[in-house]
Amino acid sequence: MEFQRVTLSYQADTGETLALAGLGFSVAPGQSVALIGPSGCGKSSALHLIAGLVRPSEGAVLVDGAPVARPRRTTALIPQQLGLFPWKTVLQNAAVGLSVRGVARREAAERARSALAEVGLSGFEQAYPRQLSGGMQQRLALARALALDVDLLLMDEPLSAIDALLREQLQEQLVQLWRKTGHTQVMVTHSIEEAVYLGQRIIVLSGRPGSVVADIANPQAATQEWRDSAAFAAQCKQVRAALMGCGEGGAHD
Ligand SMILES: Nc1ncnc2c1ncn2[C@@H]1O[C@H](COP(=O)(O)OP(=O)(O)OP(=O)(O)O)[C@@H](O)[C@H]1O
Repeated sequence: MEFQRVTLSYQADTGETLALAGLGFSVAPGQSVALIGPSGCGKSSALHLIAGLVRPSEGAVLVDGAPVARPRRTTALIPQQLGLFPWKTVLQNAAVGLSVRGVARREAAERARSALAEVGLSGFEQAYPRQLSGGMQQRLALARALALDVDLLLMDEPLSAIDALLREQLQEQLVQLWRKTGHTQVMVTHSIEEAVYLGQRIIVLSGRPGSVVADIANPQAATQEWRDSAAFAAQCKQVRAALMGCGEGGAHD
């Protein structure tokens, strides 16, 4: 996955907004990358570009060496608001992406059931999203993505609405799933700790228009020992310093 000097500007009645300017970085197959930066710097826009939901104004976004012209079958995006349908059951929600991709109903239901089991939601198939806790809803959104058997998983602040302890458990679960499936993942987060725990690389964007201000190698990511080590705290400090440098005074964690 690669951004080549990507500029993105949105045209609206109120005028033009330059969201990204000259964004450039690449992600190797199977890598887990965290994207962090000040609010409004274009992080979600970057995910939407990779997902093929918007096109760059200038430059190119490549996946598997080819420009992304439309949504790929094997890319999944978990959006900030999760995108669950309140009128559909948990099972139907988990199968939505498969139905859209034309998978037969019975196979879709089977794959959705197995993805729900992966995230610990077996037994809730016939419930509705409103009957689930925030953390369970996040896991449902993850199951929907996993059911697609993707090679590229994009997550836009997937654990933002979750309390600290559960958040750590879900981070753990994300790590296990990532290790098991071997997909490439790009995750937007506002949490420095989350970025340092999950991202083998942490890409820090400048304030709007977003461009890369730091690309921090974090090879020990995604292990429990890492979270508890002194080096982890030092790495958080480095990311915080990079964020402060780009005007993110209200850094989290
Ligand atoms: N569809 C759109 N039309 C017009 N402007 C948009 C659109 N989507 C995003 N923007 C603008 O582009 C800029 C970047 O938005 P984006 O949501 O990508 O930032 P972000 O870094 O994800 O923000 P946050 O961290 O607050 O979620 C913002 O100024 C936003 O108002």
